[in-house]
Amino acid sequence: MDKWGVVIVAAGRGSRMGTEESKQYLLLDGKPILVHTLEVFQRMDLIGEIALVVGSADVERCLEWAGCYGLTKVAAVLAGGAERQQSVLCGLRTLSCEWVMVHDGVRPLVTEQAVSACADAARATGAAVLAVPVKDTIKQVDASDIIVATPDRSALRAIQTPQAFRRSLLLSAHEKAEQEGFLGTDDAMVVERTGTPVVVAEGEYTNIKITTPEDLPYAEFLLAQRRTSDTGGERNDSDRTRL
Ligand SMILES: Nc1ccn([C@@H]2O[C@H](COP(=O)(O)OP(=O)(O)OP(=O)(O)O)[C@@H](O)[C@H]2O)c(=O)n1
Ligand SMILES: C[C@](O)(CO)[C@H](O)COP(=O)(O)O
Repeated sequence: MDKWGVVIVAAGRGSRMGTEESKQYLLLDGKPILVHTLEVFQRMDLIGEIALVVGSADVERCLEWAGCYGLTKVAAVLAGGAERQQSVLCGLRTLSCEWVMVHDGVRPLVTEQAVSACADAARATGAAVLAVPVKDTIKQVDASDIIVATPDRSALRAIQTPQAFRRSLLLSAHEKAEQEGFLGTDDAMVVERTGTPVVVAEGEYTNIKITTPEDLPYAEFLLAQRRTSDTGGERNDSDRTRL
C-alpha cells in the first residue's frame, strides 16, 4: 500500500486563545498539544512522512522535540507563512507522496480510525475532508445582525481536518489560489474553486480544533475519558457523529 504524506500546520499565533505562548505549545496531559497531534500520525502505518510547518522562531525547538519524542516520520520542520494557506503550501512543496493530507496541529484528538476513513474516501474519489452534521440551527445575518437566511440544516456540515487529496491536485489548486490572490479557510475551498468535487467523510465531534480557552478543559476531559475506556486513541462510541 502507498504511504501518505501529511502536512501538519502549526504556524498560527493562536490569537483567540489569548495566551502568551502559542496554543499549539500549551500542555495537554503534560505534553504539548502539537506533540499529541504528531503522535497520532507517527503511530499509523499508512503515514510515510510528515512536513511540520511552524513559526520561524519555533523551528529549532520542534526539531528537538521530533528527536525527544521519537517522531521519526517528521521529514522536515519548516517556517510557515502569515496565513494558514501559505503554511500549507510551504509544507506541500516538500512532500513527494502521490497522496497527501493536511491536518491542523491544534486538533490533537483526531483518531487513527478517522484519519483512515478520510484517506479511504479520498482514494475512492480524489479529494475528501472529515465533517460532522451541525447540531445547531445556523442563521445568516446582515451587517446589522438581522437574520437574512436560515439554511436547511440537513445539508450543513462542520468541516474538520484531516483533508486528503492527490498531491498533484492539491498543489496545483494551491498554486492557482496563490497566483490569483484567493484566500480560503480550508484546503477544500481551494480545490472546490477549480471545479473538482470534494466529498465529506464521517468525522468525529471529539475532533475539536483547540481555538478558545474553554476548549482546553474539554480536551483534557476527552483525553481522560479515552484513558478510562482504554481505546488507545481509537474511535469509541462517544466519538461517533450519529445524532
Ligand atoms: N499562518 C498560519 C495560521 C494558522 N496556521 C495553523 O492552522 C491551524 C488552524 O488555525 P487556527 O485554529 O485558526 O489557528 P491560529 O491561526 O493560530 O488561531 P487564531 O486565528 O486564533 O490566531 C492551526 O494549527 C494553526 O497553527 C498556520 O500554520 N499558519
Ligand atoms: C481547516 C479548518 O480546521 C476547518 O474547520 C479551519 O477552517 C481552520 O481554522 P481557521 O480558524 O479557519 O484558521
